[in-house]
Amino acid sequence: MVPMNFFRGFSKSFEENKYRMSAHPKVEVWLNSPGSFITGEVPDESMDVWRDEPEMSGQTWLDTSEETKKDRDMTSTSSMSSSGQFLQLPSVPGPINTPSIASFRSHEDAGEHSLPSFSPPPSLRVTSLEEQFYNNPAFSIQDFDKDDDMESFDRSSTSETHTAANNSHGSTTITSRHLLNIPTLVQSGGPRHHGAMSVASSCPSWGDESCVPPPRLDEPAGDEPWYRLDLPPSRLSSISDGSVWSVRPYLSKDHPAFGRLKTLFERLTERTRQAKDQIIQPPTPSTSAASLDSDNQEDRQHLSFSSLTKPLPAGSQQEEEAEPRVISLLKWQFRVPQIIPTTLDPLESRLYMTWLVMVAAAFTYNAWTIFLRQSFPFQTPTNYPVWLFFDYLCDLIYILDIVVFRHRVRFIEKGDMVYDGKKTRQHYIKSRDFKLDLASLLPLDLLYLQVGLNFPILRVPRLLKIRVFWEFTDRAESVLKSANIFRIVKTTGYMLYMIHLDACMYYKVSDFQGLGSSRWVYSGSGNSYIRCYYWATRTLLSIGGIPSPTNDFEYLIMLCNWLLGVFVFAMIIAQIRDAIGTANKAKAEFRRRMDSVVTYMTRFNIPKPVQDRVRQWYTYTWSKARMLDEMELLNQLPVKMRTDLAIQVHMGTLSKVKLFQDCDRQFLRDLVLKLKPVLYLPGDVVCRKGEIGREMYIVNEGSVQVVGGNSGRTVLATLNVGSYFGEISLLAVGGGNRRTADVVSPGFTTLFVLDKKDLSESIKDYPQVQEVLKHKAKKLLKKSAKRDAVEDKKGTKQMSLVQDALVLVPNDEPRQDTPKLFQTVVQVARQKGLASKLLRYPRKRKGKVSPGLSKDVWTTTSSSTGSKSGKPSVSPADISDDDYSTAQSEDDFESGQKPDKHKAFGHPQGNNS
Ligand SMILES: Nc1ncnc2c1ncn2[C@@H]1O[C@@H]2COP(=O)(O)O[C@H]2[C@H]1O
Repeated sequence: MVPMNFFRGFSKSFEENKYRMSAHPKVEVWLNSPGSFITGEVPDESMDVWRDEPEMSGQTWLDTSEETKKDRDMTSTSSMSSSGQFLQLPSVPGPINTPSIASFRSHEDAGEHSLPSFSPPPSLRVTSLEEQFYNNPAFSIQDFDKDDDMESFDRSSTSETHTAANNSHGSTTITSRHLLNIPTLVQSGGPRHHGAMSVASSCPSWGDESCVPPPRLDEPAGDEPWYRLDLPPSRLSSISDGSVWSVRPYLSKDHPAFGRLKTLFERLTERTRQAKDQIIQPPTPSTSAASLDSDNQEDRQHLSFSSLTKPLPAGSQQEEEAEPRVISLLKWQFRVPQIIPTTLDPLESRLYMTWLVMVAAAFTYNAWTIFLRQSFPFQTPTNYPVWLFFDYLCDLIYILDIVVFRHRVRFIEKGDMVYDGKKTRQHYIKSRDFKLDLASLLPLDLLYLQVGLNFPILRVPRLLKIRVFWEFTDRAESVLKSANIFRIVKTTGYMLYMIHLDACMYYKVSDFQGLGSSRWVYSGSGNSYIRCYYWATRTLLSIGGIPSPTNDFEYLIMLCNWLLGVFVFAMIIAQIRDAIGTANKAKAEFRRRMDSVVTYMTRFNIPKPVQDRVRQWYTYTWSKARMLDEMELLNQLPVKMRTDLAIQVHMGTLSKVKLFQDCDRQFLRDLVLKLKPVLYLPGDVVCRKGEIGREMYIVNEGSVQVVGGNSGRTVLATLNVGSYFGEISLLAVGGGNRRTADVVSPGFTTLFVLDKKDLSESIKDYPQVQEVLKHKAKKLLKKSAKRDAVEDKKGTKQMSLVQDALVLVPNDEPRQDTPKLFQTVVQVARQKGLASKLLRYPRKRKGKVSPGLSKDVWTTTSSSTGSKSGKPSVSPADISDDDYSTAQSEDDFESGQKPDKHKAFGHPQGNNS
């Protein structure tokens, strides 16, 4: 018998124009995850109800009204406990988008139907809904007819045999054929005319994953107590066939498990995303360290599978984070607020770096004041408290360094960074650093009680912390932008400190001998520190002009001073020179290269315009990047690092390339190292119509113009950053591999050049990129064919004289003798005199003919040789790939040099101009 509340729920839905149920025994599908699917069958009578429904759309509305829900919950629980008839099916390992979990209820109207709607194998029964819900994320099947519990039980136990014996008569089978490992419930009832049908047979695309969209459970809007379930169309077909007659979520939004499920779902999604990212891009030590910098162990736990599966009491996450963590060190227990992560990355953590600054400051204070106060009479009873305050403040920093920070520093063990707080603690305690740190805190100053406060030298063990000071300077050098300046400051600091020590020593010796007792010692006049510092500077820097020693002791002191000065200061000054030299190294290198190119051009009489352009290239490249050869720099790094750097630098452009927008990161990583940045100067021709296409280009900076039309000078398109071109000939879309248009750079433009081999390597695994490329290429081709047709029709297509004059083709024909008249003219021109001047004048003025042009190799296509269409008279097919080239501008024409294709950064082999 079907519980009353069950009917109430559905009759309400009927009133609200939702799908309603008839009260027949049938299977009700309960969803226990977003997007479960539905199978089942109904007898004929209930089918009528479905058939009467005008719209059987792909969206099935689920009744979750409060009333119904309450009723259902009550019913569920009571029926569970009383009947205990559940079929628990195997757990579904959960791919996130897997339509996974469903709970089936079968109802039976004893009056009208006595067919056993479902017979669960006894082995799969569990005792309560709660149990099945918490124990098994899969789905369960429940006989809901509690009045017939025993009967159903009996039926179900016998139905297995029945199934085997006569499958066509109301038996239930469970198949596990589905691609998603979800056992499919197929309940075959009576003959088809009784309304029974198999879902598997009614769903043509069953098992076809590609046609199964990820299901989704939308939250109800406003007060609407319904959930919308988007079902895969393949499954919906089964609904429209009437094989399933009821769908309702097994969790309402108020159910505590709903929130939990949602959280679990979100975490799984996030975890999968992160796992995918990691697979695609294994973290470099630096990046992983960076990402984990602020993380602690708890953060990582969030990603662990166990944390995803264990139940989460409300607000537990916040509690975990806010909870103070107890650490123990040397049997002391400290409750440190969670602001300090369990472990710190020595290379990346800002907190650690800040702390290093503090420890370095404490060390510097000790290093300067201990000897100062011990030598000079600067510590007096009136300022004792001040000195002692700073002393113990520094001691406190030292203590905190040991107790809070040092033992958290991550270290590398067998190549892996250790993140485990316990391990880092053990590692620190066993290390020499720990012993030195303890020694630096040796409380010798307790002896003050015995000897008085005038012995700050008792604090000398504090200088054992120098190791941390050095760590600070190293880190600062690698982190700071102006590392050179820091290096110079550091070296100067060392020098000043040496002089400081010498000054302290000089005052002490003078005091020991008696101030002003000889010419050599400090006289006692003026500021003692300044006077002594002055003396120490002159001595150590070997400036001289200091009074001669008067006794052996003073001679000994002077000897040591000079030796110290020679060695130590020689080293320090060398360091300063290096630091300053390094700061200028790049600039010096730029000058050296530019000078050598200029020397080369002068030696080979390169025309001035070409020289100017080369200079322009050097200057512009240097001013842009402060380097000439980006590739040279990157090539020093391992591939992984190189890729990371290149991605950082070029990702901005690549992300603008629509072509690559749907591609995954790995594709871009593969691609980025293959892109060669090439600078084009104003007026440079990137590619010329008719050339063989060997590269494709992406505009990285600036813009290019696609030029064509009647005159060959009409700007057909301007391509800006992120645009690409040159794909038509590269992919041979039109059947040929020749450029279809001229592309020129109107200003300074940086293009990424991708050569044919690299492009095909990159896109071979990305059919969508190939498709887009081909599609766009075809579109452009069509456009240009249309344009050509219009122009041909008008008969206006004429070859541009300018273009004609510029296009050069190799002259394979046997060389003809120079005409005699021309030879005579040339001879006259070579001679000095008025005639030669007159002959030279126009040429010089126009600067059109280069004396270096070898007419053996190049010849221009005259207007008479040009075709009507404006193409070179020699068809592209006639021109072999290797010997064909074009002079890209008048300058090339003048220079007569075969222009190089590209002028990459650092490889200014040639210029398209
Ligand atoms: N009308 C146009 N608009 C934009 N780009 C074009 C147009 N015509 C040609 N191109 C591009 O210019 C390139 C010239 O070389 P390709 O023929 O290899 O490929 C061509 C296209 O990528």
